Amino acid sequence: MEKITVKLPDVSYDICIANGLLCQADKLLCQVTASKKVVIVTDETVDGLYGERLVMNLTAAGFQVAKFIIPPGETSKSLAMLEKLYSSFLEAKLTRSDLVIAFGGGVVGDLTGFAAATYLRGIAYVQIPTTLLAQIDSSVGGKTAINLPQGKNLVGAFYQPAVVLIDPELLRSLPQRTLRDGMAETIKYGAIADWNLFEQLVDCRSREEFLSQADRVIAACCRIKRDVVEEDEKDIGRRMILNFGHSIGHAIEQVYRYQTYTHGEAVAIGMAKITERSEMLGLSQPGTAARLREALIGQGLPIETEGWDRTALFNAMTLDKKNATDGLQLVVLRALGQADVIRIRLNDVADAFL
Ligand SMILES: NC(=O)c1ccc[n+]([C@@H]2O[C@H](COP(=O)([O-])OP(=O)(O)OC[C@H]3O[C@@H](n4cnc5c(N)ncnc54)[C@H](O)[C@@H]3O)[C@@H](O)[C@H]2O)c1
Ligand SMILES: O=C(O)C(=O)C[C@@H](O)[C@H](O)[C@H](O)COP(=O)(O)O
Ligand SMILES: [Zn+2]
Repeated sequence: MEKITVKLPDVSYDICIANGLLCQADKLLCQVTASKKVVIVTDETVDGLYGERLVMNLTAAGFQVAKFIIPPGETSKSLAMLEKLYSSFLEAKLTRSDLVIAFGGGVVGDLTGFAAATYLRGIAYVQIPTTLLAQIDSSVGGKTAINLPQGKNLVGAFYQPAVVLIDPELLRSLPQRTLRDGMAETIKYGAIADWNLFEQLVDCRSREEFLSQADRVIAACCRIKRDVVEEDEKDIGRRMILNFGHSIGHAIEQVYRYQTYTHGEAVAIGMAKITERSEMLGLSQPGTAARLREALIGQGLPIETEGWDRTALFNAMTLDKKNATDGLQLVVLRALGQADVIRIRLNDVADAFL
């Protein structure tokens, strides 16, 4: 088992990665909690595939398990679902010494993490991510959130998990589109920190080839994220590079009401667009945009939307959490593997970047 430790001023926790790890969840949970009471939060799809396996593992070890199952998809990251989740915690009589498990993709992880951060002012939670995107990105670093009707991730907290348990074998059941979403964030890591990661590990010829080395890809991405988060847990400086492609990407998700583009697809389009523009402005090394586009297309990801409503996208971008009173902070690539954050006046954003 590979163990990557995230060391922060207030907490430290391990990211554990191994094929078949789900069957050892009981032992690993016993290392982070003395309680035997847990609520598993999952979605219908993950529950159907793996719910029984996790519940059996935990009950056999003496855990008292309750389960809360949400409909799959971004619309579950809502205030209404959060309220239902709190009710399920109350029904299970969860106390501050008990445990919540986020068992699913980024939607389950973000919603459950935020519920855990706020229920009784904070209850421990564990991430057991089941999508590539969640295994390499959303389960690590403690960003938790729900969406508001006005915009993406507008209510949330920084709240770190007690442990992250990653079983890459769970990825074998992912639909190709969902696997690609994870590829988009993997390409993001390559683009901001280590282009060799993409060239050597991600640029595989087949799904099978990728899945056979998924544990190495996941570990490489988690190490990059660990380093960035350790340097800037609260997203006031360097951590913003993890938002490469997201200023435009989140705006696309919002404008299309989460119906047309997944998070990974929107981020792919956002990365392609901002890099095309930053290269035109002389901010990126020539050739950066073309190579990035090639990588995204090679993985079957989109690089543009059908139609481009600049006004709607601009309005959505004004809600970006990286905004400051005098402008927007945007992540650009100086070259492949090298990201930077630039500040740009709000009035100039649409002309320069949209
Ligand atoms: N907190 C963070 O740092 C962070 C980072 C990146 C993304 N996110 C958020 O994550 C969300 C996207 O996450 P996602 O891409 O995992 O989407 P998701 O959680 O919606 O999962 C995608 C689909 O895959 C299904 N699924 C999950 N695991 C499966 C498995 N093993 N086999 C088969 N199907 C499976 C789900 O049921 C769902 O239908 C967005 O809301 C995004 O904003 C958060
Ligand atoms: O962990 C981070 O920091 C990230 O920015 C990771 C992103 O991939 C992720 O989508 C995150 O939720 C976006 O954060 P937000 O602060 O823009 O909502
Ligand atoms: Zn993201």
